[in-house]
Amino acid sequence: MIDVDGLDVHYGDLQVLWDVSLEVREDDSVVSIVGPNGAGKTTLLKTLSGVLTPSDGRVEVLGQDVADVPASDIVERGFVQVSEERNLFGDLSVEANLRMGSFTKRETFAENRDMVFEMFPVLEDRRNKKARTLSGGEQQMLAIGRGLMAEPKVLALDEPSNALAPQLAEQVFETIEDISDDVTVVLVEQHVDRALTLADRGYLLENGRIETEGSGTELLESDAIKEGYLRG
Ligand SMILES: Nc1ncnc2c1ncn2[C@@H]1O[C@H](COP(=O)(O)OP(=O)(O)OP(=O)(O)O)[C@@H](O)[C@H]1O
Repeated sequence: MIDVDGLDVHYGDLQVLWDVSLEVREDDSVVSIVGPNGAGKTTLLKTLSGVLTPSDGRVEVLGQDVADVPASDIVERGFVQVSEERNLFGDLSVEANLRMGSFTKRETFAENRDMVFEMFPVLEDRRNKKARTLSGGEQQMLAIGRGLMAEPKVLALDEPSNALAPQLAEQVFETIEDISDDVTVVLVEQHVDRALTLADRGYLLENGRIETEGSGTELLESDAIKEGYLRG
């Protein structure tokens, strides 16, 4: 579903990604990309969505070389990204935000909205409330729900647990596990243990380079993860 080979990305003269290669396969439920602040995780996701152009290497998403098409085509093909900032329309209602997510799938809006409400009952209770009045956890659910409205084949989530209290973060991880029965999730996270427990496969990105990769279990047991990221 995703094939990245030898990727270099610069911001001007600053090189941020170095020779990054990774893959997401059809039968993957969750692929996690973990690493510290500033490692280049968000940059990698933005390059997958076609928002950033690599200086070298190849990025193929759902059979399309992202260099050859506008970023909107990548969404239409089924790769949807939920950014760390969530980018909700704060003055629009919950339901209107979901409608904004369905612009490529207008004809199935009602059934997708009902599916999102079933997954997140709290959003149905608040369907007419402005998005900015929701709690942090509810806003994250709305951002994920809005992503699902586009009927993605791959849903990329950039630090979905960011700024959430532990209990809400756990709720988000449980949601990701549920979603991943139907949609392949690419999960960027700093909660390394939780992200790797969920993952079929994972990548550790440090200083713009893939340092280690393997199954979620292999990574959890690797020295690089144990020594650098797990307490106790
Ligand atoms: N628009 C930009 N212009 C210049 N440098 C940038 C830009 N965006 C990010 N960077 C730099 O690129 C590097 C990687 O940033 P990136 O946001 O991809 O890391 P990250 O792993 O997602 O970090 P975090 O976990 O803090 O979100 C950092 O050194 C950052 O300062």
